[in-house]
Amino acid sequence: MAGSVASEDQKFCLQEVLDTFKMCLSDNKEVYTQHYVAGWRGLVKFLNSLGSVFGFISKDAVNKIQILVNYLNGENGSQYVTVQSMVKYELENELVDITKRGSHPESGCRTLLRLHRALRWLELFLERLRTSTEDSKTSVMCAEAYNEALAQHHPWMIRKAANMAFYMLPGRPAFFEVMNVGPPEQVVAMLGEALPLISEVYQITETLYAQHNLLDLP
Ligand SMILES: CCCCCCCCCCCCC/C=C/[C@@H](O)[C@H](COP(=O)(O)O)NC(=O)CCCCCCCCCCCCCCC
Repeated sequence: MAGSVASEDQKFCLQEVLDTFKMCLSDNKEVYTQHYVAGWRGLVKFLNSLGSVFGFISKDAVNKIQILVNYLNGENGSQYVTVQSMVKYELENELVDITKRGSHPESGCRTLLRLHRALRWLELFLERLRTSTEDSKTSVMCAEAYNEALAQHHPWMIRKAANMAFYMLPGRPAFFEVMNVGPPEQVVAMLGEALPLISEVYQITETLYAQHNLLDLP
């Protein structure tokens, strides 16, 4: 039946997605844009499998992913291979709106910054999941991580909508099920391995952006 084919398509393992973040780091600790974007693609797929109430979130993520993919595939794609080279290229060529939105409203730098902030949310949420107990609520863990990492960057309407969507998250057992990693102990072990890598990618990007004063790009 068509329905079962669709669900077969959607079935995937979160471990594979988190593994993509492993591939993000080059030997000299630069962040590969292509793998970073691929990691987000996988996460969006996961989010979509949780239901259409999260559509407004995945739509924004897809939009930002697409902006970066377009740069990667564009005529200056070689400048976008790593986040480091992107920052250098866009700054040197004045392709970034620094204080207010102007002629470069969709620079790679400001676009990636949005995903970068969301990566901090992911790190905090996954850490809460990892250390949670059977009766912990995914909606609470998600909201706490959101309030700590992202809320301050969002207008009131988005905060409101996000917090409403969090209530629709499946409970911890069902959530672990969708992750498709195995029994809870295995999920916890997998998160324990994935988190340091996500955290490293986050820290490297954070330091880079801080060095160039890019953490508040409009
Ligand atoms: C599992 C539950 C998923 C909850 C997702 C938590 C993040 C909530 C973000 C809410 C964003 C709402 C949409 C709009 C955002 C934009 O305004 C805003 C600012 O952009 P702008 O300056 O261009 O306007 N955009 C953003 O901050 C980027 C948001 C990107 C969110 C990507 C979320 C992907 C979530 C992947 C979930 C994977 C969970 C895996 C857990 C095992």
